Amino acid sequence: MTSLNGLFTAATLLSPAPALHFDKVTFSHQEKTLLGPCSFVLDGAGPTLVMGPNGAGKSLLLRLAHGLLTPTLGQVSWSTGIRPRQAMVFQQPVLLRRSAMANLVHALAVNNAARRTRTKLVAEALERFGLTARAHTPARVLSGGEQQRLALARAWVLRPQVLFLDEPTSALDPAAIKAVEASVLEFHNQGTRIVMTTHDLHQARRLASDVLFLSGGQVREHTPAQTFFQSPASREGRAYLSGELVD
Ligand SMILES: Nc1ncnc2c1ncn2[C@@H]1O[C@H](COP(=O)(O)OP(=O)(O)OP(=O)(O)O)[C@@H](O)[C@H]1O
Repeated sequence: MTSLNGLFTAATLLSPAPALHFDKVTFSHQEKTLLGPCSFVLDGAGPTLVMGPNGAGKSLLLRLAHGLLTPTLGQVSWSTGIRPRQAMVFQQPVLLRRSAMANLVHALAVNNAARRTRTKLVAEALERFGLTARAHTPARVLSGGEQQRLALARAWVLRPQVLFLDEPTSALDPAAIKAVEASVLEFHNQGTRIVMTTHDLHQARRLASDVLFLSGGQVREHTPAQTFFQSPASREGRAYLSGELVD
């Protein structure tokens, strides 16, 4: 992974986000193939929304892309040849038993950010994500929406080139969903590659530039969002959008 120091002073990311390549990636468990083989390249501007029915393999795909799982076969790679700075936000935020502020400081410390810049970055992120008044509150006492904002703030301080989000709003109310979507677009506008799963078709229409549609552990299509929602290329995509059961 590339070094973090130096970037912490930059307000924006200057270089384009690297492209993600899946080359015949398969993930199996106990001799059962759960995903793949799948091949695709995410090299557009994004955001990319990964969609598909329950059990399609969306979370597996994100975990493989983020490096939390290793492919059984095939290769996950990046156009730069090195793993970019990347972060992942989950449906249920995974936060440390510390204050909101300490969670952010910790993220910077483990990523070797210079000590002198940490305070400024943390204060800026707390402010940006509307958490200044909650800075000293234990993270696990925060509401669901606040916890998700903290998870996004933690990603923000790391200035990720790529951000994976796995159903980040499925447990949130409409106001919290709106806040998360605004943050996702802010990451995108700063040059971060966004790869996100959702079951919310309205949300996907609001955010997606392109859609990677999966069913039965296979990528059925990777199409511009407008194409996907107006005339999906795959039979499975058409069935999904019309509310039919898809394997
Ligand atoms: N670590 C794992 N070990 C074994 N099986 C797994 C593992 N992770 C996921 N699976 C199985 O792989 C399949 C795909 O799971 P995945 O979580 O990727 O689906 P999904 O598309 O994200 O579904 P949902 O929309 O319900 O979250 C499921 O059958 C799941 O039970």
